[in-house]
Amino acid sequence: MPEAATPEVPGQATTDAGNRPLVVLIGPPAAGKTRTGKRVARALAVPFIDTDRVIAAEHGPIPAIFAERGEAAFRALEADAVDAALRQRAVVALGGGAVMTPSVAAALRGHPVVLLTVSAEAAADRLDAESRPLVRDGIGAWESLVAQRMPTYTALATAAWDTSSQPLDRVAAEIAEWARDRAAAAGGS
Ligand SMILES: Nc1ncnc2c1ncn2[C@@H]1O[C@H](COP(=O)(O)OP(=O)(O)OP(=O)(O)O)[C@@H](O)[C@H]1O
Ligand SMILES: O=C(O)C1=C[C@@H](O)[C@@H](O)[C@H](O)C1
Ligand SMILES: [Mg+2]
Repeated sequence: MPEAATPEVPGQATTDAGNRPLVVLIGPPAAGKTRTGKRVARALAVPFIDTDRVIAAEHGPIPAIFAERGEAAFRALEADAVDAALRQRAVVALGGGAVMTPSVAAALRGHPVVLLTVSAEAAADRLDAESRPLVRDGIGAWESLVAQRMPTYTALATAAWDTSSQPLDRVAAEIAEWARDRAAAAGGS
């Protein structure tokens, strides 16, 4: 898929073409976006931005935002965090449900979007209900969320990796190599 061109508006500063993510990770809760993303960023020597962590740092713990302000308020904060992250030369990990916000899905167009998947069996071993309010009821809730979201995840993804049985370090190394090849093919460094 071709990169989206940066529009040039006469008389206005144009966006630096380098100010965009090298990789944007999407996928279900517990797929490994945060852990893998950190390693990919380290391998590419760029900052790592996790939109869940940005929101928590600015507004407090995510479960409390859901409980006190509701999901719609969380999604609005998340859309703002994604918008800011997509202007950085970084590896960016999105929250599991971010892509279901239409403005977020639209903003991802033209970016190198990597989908991480995980089987229900592997996810069940990884789920930490306290920190994931939408999957508090366990793997059944996770499975129905993922079934609803998978068409959106796959439609937005430029590439995908399954993390169910591949070690974190190998998944991260492969994604970093993919990002390097992609940047080289596009004439970047
Ligand atoms: N390839 C892997 N193999 C084994 N365990 C993994 C792998 N990737 C991630 N994990 C483990 O799965 C758990 C969830 O990982 P992580 O928090 O990165 O998921 P996430 O996709 O960011 O989830 P969320 O959407 O809730 O933020 C962690 O305990 C992590 O160590
Ligand atoms: O799947 C989801 O909708 C969520 C996943 C997490 O990453 C957080 O963004 C939040 O708990 C919501
Ligand atoms: Mg995460």
